[in-house]
Amino acid sequence: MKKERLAAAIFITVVFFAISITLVAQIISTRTHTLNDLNTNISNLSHTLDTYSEGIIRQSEMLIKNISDITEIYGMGADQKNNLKRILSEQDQLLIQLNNIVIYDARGDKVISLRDGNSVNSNGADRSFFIYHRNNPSRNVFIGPPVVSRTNGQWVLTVSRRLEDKEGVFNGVAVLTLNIANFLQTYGKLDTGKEGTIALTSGTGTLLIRYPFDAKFIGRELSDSPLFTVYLKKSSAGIATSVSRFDKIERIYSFQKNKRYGLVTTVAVSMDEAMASWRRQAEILAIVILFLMGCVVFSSFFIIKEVRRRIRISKEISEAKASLASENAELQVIATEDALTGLANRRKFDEALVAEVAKGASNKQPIALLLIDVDYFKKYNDNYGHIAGDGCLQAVAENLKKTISETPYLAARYGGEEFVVILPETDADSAKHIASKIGRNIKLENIPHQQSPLGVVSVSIGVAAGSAASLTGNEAMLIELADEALYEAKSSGRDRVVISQREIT
Ligand SMILES: Nc1nc2c(ncn2[C@@H]2O[C@H](COP(=O)(O)OP(=O)(O)OP(=O)(O)O)[C@@H](O)[C@H]2O)c(=O)[nH]1
Repeated sequence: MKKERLAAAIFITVVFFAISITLVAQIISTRTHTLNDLNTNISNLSHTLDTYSEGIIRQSEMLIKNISDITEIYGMGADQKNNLKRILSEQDQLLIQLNNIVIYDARGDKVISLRDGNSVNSNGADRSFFIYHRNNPSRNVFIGPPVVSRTNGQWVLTVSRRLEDKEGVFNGVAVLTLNIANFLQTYGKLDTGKEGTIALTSGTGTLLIRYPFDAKFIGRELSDSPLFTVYLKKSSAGIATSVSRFDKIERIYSFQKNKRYGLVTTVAVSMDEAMASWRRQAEILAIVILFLMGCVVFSSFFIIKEVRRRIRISKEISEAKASLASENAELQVIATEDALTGLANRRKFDEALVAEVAKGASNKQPIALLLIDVDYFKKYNDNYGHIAGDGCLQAVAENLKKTISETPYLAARYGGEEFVVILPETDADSAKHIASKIGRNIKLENIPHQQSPLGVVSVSIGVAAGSAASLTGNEAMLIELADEALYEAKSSGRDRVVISQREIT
């Protein structure tokens, strides 16, 4: 039973182990797949947005270069204002993100603009792009930090260029402003989840645009973030994770640095949100697997219980069988044994006589029979009592058993104080010899018998013998002849052996 329990425990452990490994492998594999898909998606998005931003800035660059070239060629005097205004108006429809185009003179005074608005302050000398160009001789366009437009109060990005006179002296700034709202509208159409963000940062780390929009984040310096201090130093594009300094949410983000303008586009999704479906899947998988494991344990418990029950029943059945077999054997003995003497009983004798006669007949052998009767037994009973009489019969039977113990002869109690012995393959002479030995041995037992002339218990024996073949089907004849011989032994004085002289035919 211990072995079965151990085997069941090993089986359950192996199943548990195999299922657990499969579960963990499956969960890790689906997590890797989810992350890979996510990485691909956000990388594609940041790449697309980078191309989108580059396109707008490139168009803006071309526009502002054209306008600044025209301004430098024709000047910005009063006679040119109308021409310049007309040229600016023609550019209006070229770029949907376009907010305004303004030309400032060397003092920062607005000379002309595409849209005038309601602004009182028409001087832009304090603007960062103006200061940059005044102090910097480069003729490249400058993408400045976001500012609030003085024309319409909108958040805008500035793309500007330095103006010079023929001697190369600073002569003002041509600036083009782009609506941040327009970028936000495009960003908003992309699905980055409830906590996702999209941002555009200058090459030096100034936050230009962030979706979802919050004015307090615009213009913030991110040059000290890991994106600028670590990742962008290694590669211009990639995937990273970080906890946002703005809202403390952990996000996975892809970044893409524009090769032409250095602008950095990032697309970030919340880790929690991105992995939610994987987590739900993993939880369901874990619950299903745990349920199945529970079923295995539960069913194993019942299987073990059932196996134990069956083993117990089969043990009980074999015990019952063994006990029945031993009872049967006892019954067999009881059915064939004489209770007082332990010799074969009359029934057994009858069966054995028929069987031995048949055997002797087939072997063409003789067979003999002894009929033994205790002498003066009534007197013994009368003198010593019935119980002592029983004891005397037991003693005679024991003596008889001992005498024929080494032989194939069968002794039985024929009834009362009479015994019978079957002697297979024995002729009359040999039978007489055995009978004499039996009589002698019983006398030598010296069982006191005051009422017998000998003073001890003796027996008379009648012997009959003949061809077994002649007795087949007439076995009783052998008994009859032995009985006659016994009668003669009794009547001729007892304590003797008499052989029947009648021929068996
Ligand atoms: N104690 C005891 N006595 C038995 C048993 N069976 C028979 N007897 C007695 O055996 C006696 C047989 O007596 P009888 O047939 O007259 O013969 P006997 O006294 O032996 O005389 P002979 O055979 O002529 O020598 C009877 O008294 C029976 O009651 C038994 O199992 N136990």
